[in-house]
Amino acid sequence: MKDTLYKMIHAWTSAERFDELTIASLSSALSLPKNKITFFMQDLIKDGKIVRIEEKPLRFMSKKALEELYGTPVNTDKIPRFDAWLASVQKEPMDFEKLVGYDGSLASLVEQCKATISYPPSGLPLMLTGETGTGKSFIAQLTFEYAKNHSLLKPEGRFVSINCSEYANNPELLSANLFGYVKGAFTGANQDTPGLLELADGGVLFLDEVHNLKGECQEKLFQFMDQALYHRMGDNKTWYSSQVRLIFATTEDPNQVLLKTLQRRIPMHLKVPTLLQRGSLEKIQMIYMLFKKEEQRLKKRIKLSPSFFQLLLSYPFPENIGGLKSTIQACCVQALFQIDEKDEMMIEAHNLPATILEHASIDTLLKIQDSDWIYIDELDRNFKNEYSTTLLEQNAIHKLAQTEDFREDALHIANALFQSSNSNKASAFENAAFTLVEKITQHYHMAVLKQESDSFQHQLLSILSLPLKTRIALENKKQEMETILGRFKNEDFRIYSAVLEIQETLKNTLNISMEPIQNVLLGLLFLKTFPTQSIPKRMGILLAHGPSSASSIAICVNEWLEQHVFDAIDMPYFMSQEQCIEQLNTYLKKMEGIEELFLLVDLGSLEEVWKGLKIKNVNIGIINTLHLKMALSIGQDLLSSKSMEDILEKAKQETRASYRIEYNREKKKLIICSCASGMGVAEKLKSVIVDSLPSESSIEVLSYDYNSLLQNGIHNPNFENYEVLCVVGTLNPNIKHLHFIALDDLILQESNNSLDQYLEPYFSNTKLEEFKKNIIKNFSLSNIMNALTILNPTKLLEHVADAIDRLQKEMHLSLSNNTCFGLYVHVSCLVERLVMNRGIESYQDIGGFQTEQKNFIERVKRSFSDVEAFYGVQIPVEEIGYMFDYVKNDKNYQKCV
Ligand SMILES: Nc1ncnc2c1ncn2[C@@H]1O[C@H](COP(=O)(O)OP(=O)(O)OP(=O)(O)O)[C@@H](O)[C@H]1O
Repeated sequence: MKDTLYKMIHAWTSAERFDELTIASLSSALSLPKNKITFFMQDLIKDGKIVRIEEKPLRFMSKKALEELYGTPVNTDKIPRFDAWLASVQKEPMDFEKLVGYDGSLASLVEQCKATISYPPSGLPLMLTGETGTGKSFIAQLTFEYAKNHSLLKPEGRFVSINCSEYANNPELLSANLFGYVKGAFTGANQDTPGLLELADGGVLFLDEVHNLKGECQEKLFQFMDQALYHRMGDNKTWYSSQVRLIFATTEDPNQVLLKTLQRRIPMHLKVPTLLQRGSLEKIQMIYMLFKKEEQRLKKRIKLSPSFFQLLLSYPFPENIGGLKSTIQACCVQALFQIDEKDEMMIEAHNLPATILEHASIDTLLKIQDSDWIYIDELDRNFKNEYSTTLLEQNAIHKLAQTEDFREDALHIANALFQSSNSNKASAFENAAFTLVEKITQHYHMAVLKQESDSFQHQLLSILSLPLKTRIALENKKQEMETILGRFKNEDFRIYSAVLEIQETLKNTLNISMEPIQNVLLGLLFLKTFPTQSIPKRMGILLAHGPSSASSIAICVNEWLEQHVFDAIDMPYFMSQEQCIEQLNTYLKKMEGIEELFLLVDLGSLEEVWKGLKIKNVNIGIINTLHLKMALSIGQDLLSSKSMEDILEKAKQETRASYRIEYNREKKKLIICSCASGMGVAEKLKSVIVDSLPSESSIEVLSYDYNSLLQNGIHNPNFENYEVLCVVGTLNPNIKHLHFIALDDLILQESNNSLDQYLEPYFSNTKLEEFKKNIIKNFSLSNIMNALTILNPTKLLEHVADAIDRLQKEMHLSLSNNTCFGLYVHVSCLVERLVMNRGIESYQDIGGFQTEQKNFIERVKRSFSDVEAFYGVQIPVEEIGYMFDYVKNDKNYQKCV
């Protein structure tokens, strides 16, 4: 019991359910008397596992969970005030962490800002586009802070910002301010004055509203970007230099407002999403952050009326975050004197500007729940607490979508989620829903134990009536929810089928719509309540006449073996054989995903049953006898690794039954992407191929490590269930019987080695045409380079092509086009990997290569010296080994040696 108590404390602490960690709630959740809980608590404190919060009511928290949450050791048994402790351990956010959505909707934008500003030797120019108020200036400022925190700038480097729109009518003045001027350059130029380029030397210059920059000024600017040199206005002789990183921003389309020459010099264009595109959860975080600032400024606790909050949340704010911010500030000013007896400031719907009030639709007004005032801190904490949304949203959903150990992690999460079981009274409507769900789960042999029934019903009902708040909070995780449902489909098909059937039935009968989050929660609840194994790769179905003949045998065997090996279908005596088989087919439809099916039937001839079956892609073994002893024996064998033939042959010997096996399982088709340039490239290549495949294709594409491919071929358990069509990559692994398609062939559209030839049998002509078109579109060299590298592909290719030219001269050899293309792609990715410190460190027989190919190594070193210097990297010998593999396969090279 002590262990259970600790597990619960740990789970609740991890889920930040801090208010519930009292003796009273733990005692009611575990149905244990309070004195017992107190007794165990003392023990757990002695064991150093929990810490006591000495406020009233006393609370107890898991040390480990606190340490994990806040990344700081908890070296005490008592914390006098939890809020004060929290404040002391929560570190100030650093640079991008200040940006709401930095790990959500803006995650990839932030990564790209970091990569751009860090790009050696002195960053790349960056263009931020997006509607007004979306945060472009803020992101520019934070990019500067990031560079500063990572010592990418000179210590004295500053962030200098200029809003070009202020000079829209005076381009001369803008030029003068940017580049500086000398005395007498224009009327009023009384002394030599440095420009912003000089002030920002060693730091960042941010040019906002850059569409206001006149053509002439744009020209001057791109000349500066080329040479890092410029003239002050009025002096065309003296050159000034500045090491400044440039960030541009505009609300307009750069293609329409900037000179092509300037655009070309800005390799990274990032679009900042609108407030609407950021989802409600992030909007709530913004509302929280903006009100929090007002609370600190006004030194007053602020609370919001539910209608105010709902209206603020639903208004689309054309000026985005900027608009939200000014509305909140204006509301606070309006409500300055709306102070209640607790000295708290109350903000209500009528404090909102008329435009927002007028915008409210009937729908929004209807949604406004009759709930309590909302405190600002609650927005951050409690809002997300329904179903430990924090847990779901921050860790669990992401983890579950990615994890290799799906069942184990899902069970862990389900245990943490479905702890308390405070019963609430269900309405007649809810009872009807519950009865439906119960029927469906029973059909899948998922019966709730009596003692768990109350808790199950409560959890189920709370999922069905999941509060709007939680749905909103998880709105931007839709994609991940779908992935998790997919994981259920692959790994626990029974649960997946039950969830889908429930979704459909509730919609059809009670008009209840289930959202993806509800389906996921339902799946997790089933996992916790019915911890049977997932539908395994092989399964058995008992089919017999009689009200419960088949199911009683199934229950008995499953209990005996403590595993769910058999499902059962009971047939009424009056049912005809055709009807029975029809019912079997309906049932089998839900079993998609299994590989071997054992059917134990008490009816008809095997031939007839077999003929009527409509399940495809499964090896089916049918045996025409059914009794307990045989079911038990086959059930035991199903859990072993015996083959279908052996199992049925043994059953035949024991019972003199006859059986029949139909091998109609088809293997899935697979394309493998494997690149000598590393897994990162293979992954990206995979996504380009997946994008090119026709919609609804059942062909799978997997990435695979090149070295493992060389060592093991495709003898990998992951490929067991597949028929490998071909490998696509940058370098031929030369494995017998394995077709290889070189990336350069795809780029060059070599017709004798095209990918579509392997797909012909599986697609109609129209689909095949669609695929060919996609390939031409997606596999142009520039597209591939864009997909494979985040760096400026044009520049990178230029450098790499020069170096490869030099190498050919050194070798007195002209490599074929294919080899050159392969090398372009490979070496470009190689440079990027080195820049990112992700070089490959192994090459087979590196010693032998070093002795035998001394000359080649030296030639590469010489040819690539400029590339190495420009990007500040060193190409290791192992990498040269991989380059050599390209060269040695080249037909022109082979002619020479
Ligand atoms: N992701 C965010 N997290 C927190 N605050 C933000 C975020 N994005 C913007 N803000 C705040 O919103 C306000 C408007 O942002 P900002 O001025 O950077 O927008 P902008 O796109 O540059 O607008 P404009 O195009 O009108 O110049 C600022 O006060 C900024 O601090």
